[in-house]
Amino acid sequence: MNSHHVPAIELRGASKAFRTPSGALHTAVRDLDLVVERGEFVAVVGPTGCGKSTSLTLISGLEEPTSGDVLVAGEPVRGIGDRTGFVFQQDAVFPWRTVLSNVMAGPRFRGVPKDRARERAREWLARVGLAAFEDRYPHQLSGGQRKRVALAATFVNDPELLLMDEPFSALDVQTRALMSDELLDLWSDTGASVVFVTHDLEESIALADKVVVMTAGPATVKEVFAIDLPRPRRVEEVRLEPRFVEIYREIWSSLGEEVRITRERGATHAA
Ligand SMILES: Nc1ncnc2c1ncn2[C@@H]1O[C@H](COP(=O)(O)OP(=O)(O)OP(=O)(O)O)[C@@H](O)[C@H]1O
Repeated sequence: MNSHHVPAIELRGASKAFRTPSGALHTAVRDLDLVVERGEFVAVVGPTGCGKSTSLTLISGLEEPTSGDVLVAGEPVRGIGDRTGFVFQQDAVFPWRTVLSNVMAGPRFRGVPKDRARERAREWLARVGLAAFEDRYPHQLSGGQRKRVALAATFVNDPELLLMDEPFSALDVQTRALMSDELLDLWSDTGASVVFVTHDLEESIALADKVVVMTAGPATVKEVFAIDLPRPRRVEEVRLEPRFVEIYREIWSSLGEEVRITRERGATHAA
């Protein structure tokens, strides 16, 4: 088998239906085709509630598709793999553990000896600028610092796949831009394949190699846009470039239509 041509992630006609409390079937994702190449940064945008998180859940192996295939490194995904890292909107940190202990937790869980785990955790804390904070507890940190802990705790495990669901949406605008830059720096050194779900079109263009626009729910891929902005990028700078604005307009004309459809449906349902 030629493993060089196996994408990191591939969804083929993947659909997911949930049983609602009233017993009806609700299709969240339908006939989803998506390829994420190794080392690629893919952002997924779509109207609220369309099925973005569900798509991520399928890739993570937390849920199985109702039909179709979800392949990771060419194999059907089964459960959460050891090489998959997650960053969500909520900080996935243990509140009762110090910063250092939080970042050591993943390597320890994976059987890394304590001294080595501590050393690796310290390296990553230094990289995210939190070396002086290793003895603090999460509640003694700002939102941005907690997010840095979450990033360090994820990257310390050397993930091949990084699944991110609106990781920065709870942060203020400036912190968000800083965190995006930091994420790009960390990612560019690791070669991880990233799927980054966001509501924010600007954020998606600034970060990604490819932006996937989802339809109004049930989600399927509407269009995929290659982002030809050079790297390295600084998000506050790149968004001022004429090419950025051009790409933004192009994608918004696709995404905006789905957002309108979703809004109109909401208005009808509320009526
Ligand atoms: N476990 C579940 N059981 C039943 N319905 C679900 C379940 N998970 C999600 N859904 C429904 O599937 C649809 C898609 O949800 P999902 O969270 O994937 O959307 P989203 O695009 O990520 O939303 P948002 O942009 O608001 O975060 C929604 O209508 C949601 O109510």
